Amino acid sequence: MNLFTELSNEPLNVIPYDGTVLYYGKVFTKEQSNFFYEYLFNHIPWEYDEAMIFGKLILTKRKVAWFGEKPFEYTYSKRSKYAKPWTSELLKLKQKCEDVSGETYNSCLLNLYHDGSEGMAYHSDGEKNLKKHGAISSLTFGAERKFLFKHKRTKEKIEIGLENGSLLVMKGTTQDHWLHRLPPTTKVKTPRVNLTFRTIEE
Ligand SMILES: O=C(O)CCC(=O)C(=O)O
Ligand SMILES: [Fe+2]
Repeated sequence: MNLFTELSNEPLNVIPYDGTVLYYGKVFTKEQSNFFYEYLFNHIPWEYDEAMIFGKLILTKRKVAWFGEKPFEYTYSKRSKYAKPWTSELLKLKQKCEDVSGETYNSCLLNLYHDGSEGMAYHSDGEKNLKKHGAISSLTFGAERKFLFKHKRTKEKIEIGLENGSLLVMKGTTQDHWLHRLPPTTKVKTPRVNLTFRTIEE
């Protein structure tokens, strides 16, 4: 990254074809990032997520929470959860994502990874009630982690680092062609909070 892009916060398209992934880098100051990290870590009602593995219901190590402007249903492993109403802090974060990305969002999935042993396997965000080709804004607070994209056909991989207070936007046909993953790592010993602002269609 050259000095100009660093100072102007110009988004860089992370993937070379078949979609758009814009990494804006840090969009919050260190003080703001610390404030939101503390708030999210301590005040979000985190719950273990459930996953069905070979017909067995297990709890993930990672914790999750689900918020939205309406009690949207979130189904995972055939269990339903309903979005909790926005808090004022989450609304501020949503506003920031909307201002920077020029898109709107009506819900947010939050993930808490306690340390590098927790991650997320390759997937694309294609839930049925998610707006098709809608933008997803992803914020990171806390530990910096690596993030990987893998093209479904060519298998090309792209790796980036998600910094504390940074914003990543996935949009267009990205989810049709690319998987993404948060790889586990022994190097990270501290928590990371991730928020993905999304648009649910009823
Ligand atoms: O933690 C992350 O950065 C990614 C989370 C993610 O991909 C998801 O919640 O769908
Ligand atoms: Fe995802």
